[in-house]
Amino acid sequence: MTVSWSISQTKGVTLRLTFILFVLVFAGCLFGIWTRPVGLLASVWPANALMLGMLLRVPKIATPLGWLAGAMAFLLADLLTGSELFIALILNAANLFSIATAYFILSRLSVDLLRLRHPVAMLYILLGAACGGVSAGLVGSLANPYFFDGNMLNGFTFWWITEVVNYVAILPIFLSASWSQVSLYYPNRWGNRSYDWLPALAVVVSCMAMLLIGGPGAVAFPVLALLWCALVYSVFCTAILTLLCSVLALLSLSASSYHLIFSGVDDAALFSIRLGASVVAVAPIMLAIVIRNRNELMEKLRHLSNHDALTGAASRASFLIEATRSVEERQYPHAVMMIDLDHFKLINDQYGHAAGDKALKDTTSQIKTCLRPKDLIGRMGGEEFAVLLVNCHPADAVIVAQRICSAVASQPVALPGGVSLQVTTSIGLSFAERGEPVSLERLLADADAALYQSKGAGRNRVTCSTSDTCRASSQPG
Ligand SMILES: Nc1nc2c(ncn2[C@@H]2O[C@H](COP(=O)(O)OP(=O)(O)OP(=O)(O)O)[C@@H](O)[C@H]2O)c(=O)[nH]1
Repeated sequence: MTVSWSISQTKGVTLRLTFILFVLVFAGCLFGIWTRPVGLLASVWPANALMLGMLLRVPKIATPLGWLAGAMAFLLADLLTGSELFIALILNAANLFSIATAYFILSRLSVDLLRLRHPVAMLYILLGAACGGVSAGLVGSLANPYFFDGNMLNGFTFWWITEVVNYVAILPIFLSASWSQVSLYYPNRWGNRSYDWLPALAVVVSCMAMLLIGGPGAVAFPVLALLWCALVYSVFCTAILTLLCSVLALLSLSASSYHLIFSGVDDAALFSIRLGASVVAVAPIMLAIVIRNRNELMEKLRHLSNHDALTGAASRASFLIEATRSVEERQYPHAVMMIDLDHFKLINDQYGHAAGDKALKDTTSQIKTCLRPKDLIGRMGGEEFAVLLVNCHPADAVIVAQRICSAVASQPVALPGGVSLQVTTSIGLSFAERGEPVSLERLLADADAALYQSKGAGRNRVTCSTSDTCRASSQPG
């Protein structure tokens, strides 16, 4: 019952995605048809790239039904906008032939390449686009003399370059889209963000220059601004800005907006400008991928250097830096806890080092469940941890410490072979309240002294540095 329900639910999702493919391709065709110059083929034709992008991102819709939905969208758009059935069939066969060729090549790439996790992915996209373009170009070379009174070579080059430009500009958006990439920036990007709107402004200014100055070099005007975007924004955002620049360049080219300096262009010049536009579109996205990878690596290294690899708690050095900052910011009242696992040497001796490691990991997790996100925990060495509870009154800190003692003691560590290990902790607490400033060193030393009182009093307990706060030591639970 549950299995058949989940199968029918999966079928429903696939059908919905197939419908989205249909709508996207249909909308892409209408955009291409409405922006194409009268009596000519469209130079901005996003439908093929939209269909290819959907099939690559959602392989489960690359079924006969998915292909049929795409084919119907192509045909319907042409027929509804007044094309003859025979011409529509031939031209859309070329579209599908091109998509199938590019899909055959690109669907063989690894997931890492298909998600643009490596800069070389853009070269594969260029290869897939070029091969898809060849398929369209072959049909174009036959169709051009027949339908448009042109010659075969022009038919081939026009169809080829149109496919390449559109695939290269649109596919990266589909392939890089993910919840983390949809954000404007790289996650955890460092540095001041106050001026991060400047690269986007530079794109707008360079696009205006492209339209106003014109000329064959105009397609390259936004390159510098796009490279700047690649340094600052995510791959997805860079791909969107690159697409907008490419579409603007192609539309203004086909509407002869370059007329100020550049008029009477011949076919060879048009081909050269379009090829230039597609190569130009690759560079910012490649750079954005390189920068994204570098930032992720830097983030990993920063995390590794600031955290203890075994338990995930802050390293001693990083805890001291962060805790000193908090204490100096006087976020009173605050409390410091020193936590030590009891008889930990015995665990290592009886069950081995791996069991000791597991006990350390599980105990850290238990401690973290009792803390708030703003509290700091650091591994000070061996089986000893320090915690800074910011904005926490002494009475509340005692409750948190007792909760940690109870949580650790009540959750045995599961070892291989069904062995469960009872672990307990001893805790020492010190406090800083408004009034006399107390240094972190002093708080740590006081908490350490209190911890050794807990050990001396029989372990598995909390002791405060000021005896009236804790009423000497207290048993958990
Ligand atoms: N498995 C494991 N053991 C560690 C690690 N770091 C330190 N130890 C061991 O922790 C043990 C600490 O033992 P002691 O300092 O004698 O403390 P204890 O046995 O917990 O005794 P009390 O603190 O008095 O309750 C030593 O045997 C260290 O080798 C680690 O990362 N993994």
